[in-house]
Amino acid sequence: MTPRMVRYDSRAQQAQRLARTCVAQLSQTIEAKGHATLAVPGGSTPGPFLEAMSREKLDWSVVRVMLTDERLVPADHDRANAKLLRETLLQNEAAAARLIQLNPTPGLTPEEAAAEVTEHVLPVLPLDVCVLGMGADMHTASLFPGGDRLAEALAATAPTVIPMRAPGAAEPRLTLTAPVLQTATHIHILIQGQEKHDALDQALATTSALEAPIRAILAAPAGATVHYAD
Ligand SMILES: O=C(O)[C@H](O)[C@@H](O)[C@H](O)[C@H](O)COP(=O)(O)O
Repeated sequence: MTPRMVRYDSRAQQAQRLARTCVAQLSQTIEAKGHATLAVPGGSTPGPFLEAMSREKLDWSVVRVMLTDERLVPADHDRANAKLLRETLLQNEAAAARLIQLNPTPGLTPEEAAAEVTEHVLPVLPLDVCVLGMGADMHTASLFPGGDRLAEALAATAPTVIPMRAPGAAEPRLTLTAPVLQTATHIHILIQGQEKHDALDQALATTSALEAPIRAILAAPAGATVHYAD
């Protein structure tokens, strides 16, 4: 399960080189299939990477972009990952990409929201390029240790999108589940700082994905590449 690890000299180099890697993989996919599906994380780490992606030349008009997970807040809320995407990736060259909405109709319950969003996601699966973050608690996407539906989300029988409530999450979430993430053709884990490097080591030394949900990604058939900068 030991993942490939790429260590960068700086966070700027990490953002630029991972963007180029993902764009090359998307370009190969478009050549083969005529379109490509990209999943990216939210949070505080990926901004520079997403901005670097936005400046890369690609036939973005046939790229379907979605988040790996979303907080159940209004789409224009400061904590909404969709807001991050609009301000970083969905501009410049990449403005032509099609956003697959993970923000549900306001007023739905998390369960109703998951059902609605699943209809948006299903037609563009499988993922071709999937970039994930990781928390210091070893969560990825919104697959949190202690999440109320984590076991279900990790199972081979998991639905495509599931609501998640967890002690480590400030609000209810929607998240792609393990089978969706694991079957991506190209999987990248984007982490920065010693605390997350230590958390990755801890996940590798752990046996349970319930304790360390990132293990579900590290065990993916295609394998995952960790992109690390201090
Ligand atoms: O909604 C989110 O926050 C992300 O999708 C989440 O999975 C993120 O990748 C990790 O929580 C790491 O977050 P940071 O990059 O902020 O450390």
